[in-house]
Amino acid sequence: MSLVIGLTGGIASGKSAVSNLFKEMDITVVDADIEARLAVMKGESAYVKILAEFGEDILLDNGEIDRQRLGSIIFYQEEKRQILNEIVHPEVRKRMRDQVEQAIKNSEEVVVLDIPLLFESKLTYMVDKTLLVYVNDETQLKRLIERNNLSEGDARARIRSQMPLSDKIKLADAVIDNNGSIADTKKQLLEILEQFGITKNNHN
Ligand SMILES: CC(C)(COP(=O)(O)OP(=O)(O)OC[C@H]1O[C@@H](n2cnc3c(N)ncnc32)[C@H](O)[C@@H]1O)[C@@H](O)C(=O)NCCC(=O)NCCS
Ligand SMILES: Nc1ncnc2c1ncn2[C@@H]1O[C@H](COP(=O)(O)OP(=O)(O)OP(=O)(O)O)[C@@H](O)[C@H]1O
Repeated sequence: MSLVIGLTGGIASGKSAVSNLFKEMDITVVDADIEARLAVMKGESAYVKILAEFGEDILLDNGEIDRQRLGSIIFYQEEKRQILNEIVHPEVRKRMRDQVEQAIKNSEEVVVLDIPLLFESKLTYMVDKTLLVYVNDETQLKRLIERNNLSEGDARARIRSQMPLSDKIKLADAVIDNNGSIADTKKQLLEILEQFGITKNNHN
């Protein structure tokens, strides 16, 4: 039986950095952000629903969704965020479930689901273990501003759209402190995999 690990954190806390470490070990990672992106491509059912709800103003010239514009609405208005979540999340769950089934069929020892909103959306039933990537408030804000080139206000609005990392710590089976270097993070990840009883021998 495969072990399904739910990898979570906050925006810009370092989930992709940890995902990359899993991928280096040849462990399958299913990324909810990527699935959410695919689910809203032109012509998909979620695309049609988003258009009906938010109007043509949120489209780019090529007919695809203007993600920046949609973000500027939903990260500032909770009720709009709820509406978008209700459209997109069921599609994302379906896509992730299919990929987990495939990994199980392939007898993979471990499969990782990278889900930013694992706790907020109560998706822990989909995984066996939860792993949180934690950073302090200051590091999170700084890395988010730098990575996405955001104003401090926009970065804070995104962070406020999620459960605080200090609350997520209490819910997770294991926590990686990603305030330090990637090497520090890798060391912690290897210890956690051992705790989880994962026997993959390519941890170098
Ligand atoms: C609002 C959208 C268009 C902004 O797109 P953009 O390319 O700027 O950001 P991206 O999708 O890469 O998300 C970046 C991060 O924002 C955070 N985030 C995204 N959506 C949400 C949300 N609904 N609530 C809280 N945080 C969110 C996550 O930490 C995510 O990792 C997009 O995030 C979206 O469609 N969100 C709804 C779907 C969703 O909840 N995705 C998150 C995982 S399922
Ligand atoms: N240990 C680290 N040291 C220095 N920079 C880091 C470290 N971990 C991540 N970063 C940087 O911080 C930023 C956020 O990391 P990453 O993209 O992995 O976060 P994320 O949790 O996947 O974010 P999101 O959910 O918003 O996509 C990136 O620019 C990344 O290069």
